[in-house]
Amino acid sequence: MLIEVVEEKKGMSIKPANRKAGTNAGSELKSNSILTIVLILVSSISTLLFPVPSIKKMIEKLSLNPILTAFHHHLMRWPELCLAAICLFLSIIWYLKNKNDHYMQWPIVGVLPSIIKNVHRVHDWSVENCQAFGCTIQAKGPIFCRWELLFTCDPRNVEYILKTNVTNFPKGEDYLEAFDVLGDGLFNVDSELWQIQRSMARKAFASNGFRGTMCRLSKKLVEEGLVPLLSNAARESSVVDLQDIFMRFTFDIIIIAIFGRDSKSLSAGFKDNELANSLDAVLDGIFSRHVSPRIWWKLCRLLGIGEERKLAKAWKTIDIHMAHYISLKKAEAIAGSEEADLMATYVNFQKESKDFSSNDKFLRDTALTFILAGRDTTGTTLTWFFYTLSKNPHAEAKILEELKKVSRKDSNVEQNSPWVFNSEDLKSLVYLHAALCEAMRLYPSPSLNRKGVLKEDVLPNGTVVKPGMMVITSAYAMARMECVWGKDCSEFKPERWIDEHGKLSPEPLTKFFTFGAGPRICLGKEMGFTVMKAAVAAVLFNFQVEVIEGQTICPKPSLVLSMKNGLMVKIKERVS
Ligand code: HEM
Repeated sequence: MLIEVVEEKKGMSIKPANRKAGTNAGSELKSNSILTIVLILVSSISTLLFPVPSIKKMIEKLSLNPILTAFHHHLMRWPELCLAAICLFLSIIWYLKNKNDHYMQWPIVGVLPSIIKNVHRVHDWSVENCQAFGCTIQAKGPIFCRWELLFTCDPRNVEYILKTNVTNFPKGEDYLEAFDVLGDGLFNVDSELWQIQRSMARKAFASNGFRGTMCRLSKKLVEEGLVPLLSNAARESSVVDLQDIFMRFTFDIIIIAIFGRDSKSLSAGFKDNELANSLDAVLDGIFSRHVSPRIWWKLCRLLGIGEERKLAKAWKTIDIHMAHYISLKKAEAIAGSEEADLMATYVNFQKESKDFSSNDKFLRDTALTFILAGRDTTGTTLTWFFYTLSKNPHAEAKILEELKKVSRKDSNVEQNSPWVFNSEDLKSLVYLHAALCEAMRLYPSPSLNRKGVLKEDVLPNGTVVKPGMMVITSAYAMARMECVWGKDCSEFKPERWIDEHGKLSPEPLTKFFTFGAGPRICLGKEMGFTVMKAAVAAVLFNFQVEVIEGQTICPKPSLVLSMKNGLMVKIKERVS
């Protein structure tokens, strides 16, 4: 394996690196299995042979050699100890031969020890692996559990998996099992069930009523929730966690968008919200299922321990909240209410046609899927955006310039301070859009996208994938590959999204998978941009966000890319 690693390091171009990464893993697995068998054989043969007198005699004949005699003497006295020493010796040789700074495919336990060692920094570890071995890596878990993984950040492979041959890469049974809390929601289903749900959801998201409501609601929540809270923080000069604020803000938005009700988690003085906390616990539980062998998390689930215990408790709490919201929504529909939120649209579908969607379980699964899809994605993106902007004041100045141009059109700006923009006015701002895309390129939430494999297939880089494999595509790692985004890949450069005519360039979109791609591309993309632009514009125009020095900023090991320790900031009123 070491030889192969060195070769990969030399050739960082995507093509050869990837092809090798795919094939290398296969031969590594083979040599590991052989080594395992050899170890077992050595131990069994030596245990069987040493007590045999003929062998003893034979060794005695060679007693000319005092070292051998001494060795034999010890062997006869402590056979188990010697056996253990031989195994240890072989293991050390194996370790020294295969040792590398990244991931190791151990005999018997596979990649599990490397995962355990690096799980706390899983995102950056995946980048280091791809930089060392190439954009596509294969790994196997312990031999006693079905756990074969293909990790890729090669845009050609990702496009193939998400778009070109999407039918061969469904979510699959294993996905459904890991995300069981989402039931039969849109995220979890494949084939016809997915098609039916997707077309219903597309209708609901694309309806003029819902789009208009989102623009209005985004402005309202910014005006009545986010801005007053930040004004207060500025007055008190207190240090606040911006991530917590944005997560509360996006939670409130998503609950209004889905159920038409304000959960007021922003305005409730930072009180804990039971539903929001349960969603966090569910996400943690699902993540831990991705980094431990299936047999292990299933055992934990059976015994009700660890993350599984927390997940089960959170699941119950979520069900209680969902049932409450759904019953209110149904009562409103019966009373003839004409709300344009997502659940109202679904209840109306239900009135029109008596199909599978008419039961509460379907509404529960759908609503929960939308909440999980919409809250953390926008909340974490906003947090990374402001952190990135604090490191790039030139970009902040350019966005402010754009915002000032828009604000000058409105004579009320001076009188109504702080000022909140209309979502419609923000749609055409090129630099703001480019800066958000660039932040989402560097900090994509969700950072990993998981698929299964239906039939054996060959990816564009030559890697063979087989049924049963877990395929993970990583937008986070892709953003950090020089061979994909160039030498300046790690820099925040909104300019890469703008063409020579000052318009948004379509070119970067060919390697931008933050919203997925193909038929399963994110349904809430437009809604996400509306909400994020409304929040960014209001915060930047009215406040200065000063990131507190000395804090450790790093991603939390999770399926969505939140900040592990939050983002501590001081807010000041902006004086223009
Ligand atoms: C920054 C914001 C967002 C990002 C980065 C994002 C990203 C993604 C990604 C990567 C997928 C998976 C695509 C796949 O399975 O291949 C997805 C799916 C989805 N997203 Fe988003 N999302 C965002 C906001 C939202 C919002 C606000 C909603 C609204 C509820 C939403 C609803 C959905 C839904 C329903 C799906 C499932 C589509 C399907 O499986 O057919 N997303 N999103």
